[in-house]
Amino acid sequence: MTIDFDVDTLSGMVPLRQAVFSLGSNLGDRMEYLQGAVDALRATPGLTISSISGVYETKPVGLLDQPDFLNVVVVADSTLASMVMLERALAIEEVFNRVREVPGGPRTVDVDVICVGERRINTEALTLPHPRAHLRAFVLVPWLEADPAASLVGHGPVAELVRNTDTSGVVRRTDLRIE
Ligand SMILES: Nc1ncnc2c1ncn2[C@@H]1O[C@H](COP(=O)(O)OP(=O)(O)OP(=O)(O)O)[C@@H](O)[C@H]1O
Ligand SMILES: Nc1nc2c(c(=O)[nH]1)N=C(CO)CN2
Repeated sequence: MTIDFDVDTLSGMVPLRQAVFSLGSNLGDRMEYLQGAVDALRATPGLTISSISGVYETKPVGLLDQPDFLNVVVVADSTLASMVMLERALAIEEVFNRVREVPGGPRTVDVDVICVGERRINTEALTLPHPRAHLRAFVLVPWLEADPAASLVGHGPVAELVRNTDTSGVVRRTDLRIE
């Protein structure tokens, strides 16, 4: 018999899982916003950053008529429930005055939860893995740099996804660095 349980609803003893966050900014002092968001993730109890990608200048995906983004990916080990990670991500966006005027439009900082271990969730508030991550070179390229062995639940090795994705709009900014 297999007992299927869900660690997000199992109170108390939660295992350490790998969480992946995609951060983007295309308004104001983009590096300041990204550094601030990474610092806020680093200060999150129950979450320890294990790797941060380099900084990438990326052409906007979706709504094209907006400034270029800076994107980074943060990989962490965490005992937090997935919903708590989303709440933290949304709180960080709030702190940095993110204004949602246009869906998919410009923002000071956007913090998306890409995946939490092998967890699959499909609720109105949270979808895991992020439903568009496998299509987004601005997520996949930095993620592969941060974790060359990365794999995306349901889609396979990130290295393979990168090989099958147009990465021409994603350029490493070797002059920039998140501390
Ligand atoms: N994996 C996830 N990461 C972040 N937000 C999520 C996720 N799944 C669902 N959401 C929900 O999506 C809502 C809208 O997110 P947001 O405004 O950041 O979208 P967007 O950045 O414009 O577009 P996209 O979702 O394509 O990145 C959030 O309030 C959140 O509840
Ligand atoms: N290059 C780039 N394009 C985007 C980004 C982003 O972070 N980078 N975020 C979006 C909504 O999450 C939509 N389009």
